[in-house]
Amino acid sequence: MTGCNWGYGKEDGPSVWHKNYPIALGKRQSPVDIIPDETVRDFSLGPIVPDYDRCTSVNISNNGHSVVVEFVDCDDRSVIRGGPLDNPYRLKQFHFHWGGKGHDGSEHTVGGVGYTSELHLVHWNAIKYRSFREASKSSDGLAVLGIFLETGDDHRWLHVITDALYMVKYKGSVTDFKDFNPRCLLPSSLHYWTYLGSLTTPPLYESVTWILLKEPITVSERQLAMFRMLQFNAEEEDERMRMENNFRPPQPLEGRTVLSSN
Ligand SMILES: O[B-]1(O)OCc2ccc(NC(=S)NCc3ccccc3)cc21
Ligand SMILES: [Zn+2]
Repeated sequence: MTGCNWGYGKEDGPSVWHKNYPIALGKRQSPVDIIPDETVRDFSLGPIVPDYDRCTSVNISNNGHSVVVEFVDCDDRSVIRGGPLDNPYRLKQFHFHWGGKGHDGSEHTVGGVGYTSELHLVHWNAIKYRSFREASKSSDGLAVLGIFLETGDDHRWLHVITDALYMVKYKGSVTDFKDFNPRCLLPSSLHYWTYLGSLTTPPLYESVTWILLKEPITVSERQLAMFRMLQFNAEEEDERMRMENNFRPPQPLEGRTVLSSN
């Protein structure tokens, strides 16, 4: 499957992804609705330990689906370990999902309630697999740290990202983005839910150990509005489509259990 034949519109959105990506109807799909009373406390689950202090961010880009910050992942300079993970997973990229003005845009929901946006920090198992691509096709290949965003005051560090968005307005644009440590985007509590799921965008591989932090971070409507000035389309395309509502709705749990840390 070359090129991108999927999106978030009526004709190419989540409800028709299964036509080109049949795994969309699989038993381990993401996101899901997390019902706190139905999660299982697992006392053997240790704390999650993101260790990003020697991370190297490279660039920020618009891939036509989201805005993505990529990191150097040729060694273990920035990893996440602990919690449900058997070994460290390398940080590769982070990106966001968000809604339209006044609408929620998270992918996971909690008790049927969505958040305004959701941040995904994507990591891969470089102990067992030689590349992200190979890991992304393996059941224990990826670990994604999901962080909910709610609206309120300005986030004191998010402006570093929103100030760069005008440089990546159109699909296919990329610009340098050095010295950004995503540690500044973590909430104070690292209490989490975890379950086995998938990418939430095609190719929808069922290779993700999801780790969702219970505590949201706060961003302002003004900061969020900056994300909505991005476009799904490339600069030369006639049809202008504002980048918003780039989220997949919750999928069936299919008997899976969501575990809860302390
Ligand atoms: O579901 B997510 O939005 O959150 C978690 C997550 C991780 C990765 C992606 N997609 C990527 S990296 N695609 C490119 C690619 C995918 C597979 C092989 C090569 C290349 C999307 C999401
Ligand atoms: Zn994502």
